[in-house]
Amino acid sequence: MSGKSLLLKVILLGDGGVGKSSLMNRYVTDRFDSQSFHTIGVEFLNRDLEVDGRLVTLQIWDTAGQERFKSLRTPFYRGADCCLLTFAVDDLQSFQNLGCWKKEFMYYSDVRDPDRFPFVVLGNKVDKDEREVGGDEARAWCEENGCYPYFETSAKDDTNVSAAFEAAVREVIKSEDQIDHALLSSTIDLHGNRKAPRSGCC
Ligand SMILES: Nc1nc2c(ncn2[C@@H]2O[C@H](COP(=O)(O)OP(=O)(O)OP(=O)(O)O)[C@@H](O)[C@H]2O)c(=O)[nH]1
Ligand SMILES: [Mg+2]
Repeated sequence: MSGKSLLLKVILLGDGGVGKSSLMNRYVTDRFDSQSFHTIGVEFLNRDLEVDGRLVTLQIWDTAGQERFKSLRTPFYRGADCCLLTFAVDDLQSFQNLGCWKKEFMYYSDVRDPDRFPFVVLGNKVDKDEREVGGDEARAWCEENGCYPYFETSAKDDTNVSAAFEAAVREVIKSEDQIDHALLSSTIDLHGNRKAPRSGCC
């Protein structure tokens, strides 16, 4: 195991009320509050973890999903290593808005390589009986939009919460390895041929 800890910034985005703060609090403090307040602006919490033998400090940024707080959250998108696009499975509108959240993130984060940026999609509140979004529908969206990993979570029941944050770490490590590989393969060889980096997500 490497002794040096990697600091990663992950950002939770999604409509107001889908459970972003609840997911962060479940993961970091192992608590759930059924009466939580809407977030205003952004808040962050850190958690140390080990993924595949690497020590990581995950800095989780929880943003306000309500439209009126847009100007308070967008300045914090820069520097994110991974974005967790979150909806609630009992709220179709929150699923339909995922594309807008991705667009907003891309616009304000100014990421270097948009095609390779790691997103993870979370369908939260799977403990609820009344669903408006099916797993297949959500997986199809992920497939079409960039082969993003998809997790069905419940902050209330602690279903898949750790798995989703760990997947975020793995996605970052994977994308950084791809960038390193692309940089190496784009070096000029002895015959003067420049190899183009590979593109495509899968
Ligand atoms: N049943 C159930 N309720 C949940 C779950 N996660 C969150 N909630 C509830 O949903 C409501 C909204 O949760 P929040 O975590 O505050 O939502 P948010 O996405 O942070 O909302 P904003 O801060 O406004 O963007 C609260 O009443 C939570 O208790 C879950 O997994 N299952
Ligand atoms: Mg919140």
